Amino acid sequence: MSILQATETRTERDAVVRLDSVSKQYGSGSNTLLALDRVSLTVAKGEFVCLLGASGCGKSTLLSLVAGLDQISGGTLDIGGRHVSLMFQEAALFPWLSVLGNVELPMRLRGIGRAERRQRAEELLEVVRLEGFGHKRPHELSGGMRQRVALARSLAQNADVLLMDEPFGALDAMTRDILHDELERIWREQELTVLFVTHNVREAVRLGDRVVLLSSRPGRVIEDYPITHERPRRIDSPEVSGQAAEITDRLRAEVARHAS
Ligand SMILES: Nc1ncnc2c1ncn2[C@@H]1O[C@H](COP(=O)(O)OP(=O)(O)OP(=O)(O)O)[C@@H](O)[C@H]1O
Repeated sequence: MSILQATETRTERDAVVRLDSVSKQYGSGSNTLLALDRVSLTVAKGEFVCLLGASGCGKSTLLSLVAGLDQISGGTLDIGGRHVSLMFQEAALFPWLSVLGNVELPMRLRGIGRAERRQRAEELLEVVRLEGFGHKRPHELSGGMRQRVALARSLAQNADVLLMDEPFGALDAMTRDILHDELERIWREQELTVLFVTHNVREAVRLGDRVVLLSSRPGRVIEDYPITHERPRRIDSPEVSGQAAEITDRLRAEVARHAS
């Protein structure tokens, strides 16, 4: 059995997210827009999968379908009743709540008692290295710190799958680099399953077990790259740069094909 076949078999067996020929169409009649075209994708338990593609190819659409925020138009999507949490480029914290209040919110909504949720929120602030900041308000924090709070709030949902839509896209390179290290550590320690959308090819190769490349609209899976370089990876290492260059060439060819 080849390595690729072995990987596919494992992915199928441990799948927590399975899309089979999923299409998504917006609008109707002459206003119809096909955003996703028969996308098949499986994410195994504990896997970190990055989604890459040209602007408008349907990456966010795919996440919102997996999150159950929108309906598929065709195919099948199966997450086996698992819980997902979604994190965006903007931390979207409630400004009138403290950091602790923001992290506690998902637990409050689930009816978890005050003492238990406070204890858990404090633990999560340690996980994202924000201990001591619990009583600050979001506006008192840097952008990177706000994303750490958003990550703690996502973890507070006890979700089986973390969906991340360009979570570090608005941060400077140094802060992003540090958050890559933190996310990788948390992913390992908490045995998370992550589906991560980005425009940044190096970021995808830095973080992913696999990088899935979507075509220009309508989005279809055109490549699924296994990333096997040893972790932790550095975003500026020759291995990451080399594979990112290969994927960038493929992406460029796809964008050019679409434009011509
Ligand atoms: N609610 C909606 N109604 C109509 N069209 C939509 C809707 N949401 C997205 N689209 C369209 O679907 C296509 C895919 O959009 P989507 O935001 O998923 O792409 P994306 O790959 O995430 O883009 P970007 O990389 O620029 O964030 C786009 O052409 C977009 O205009």
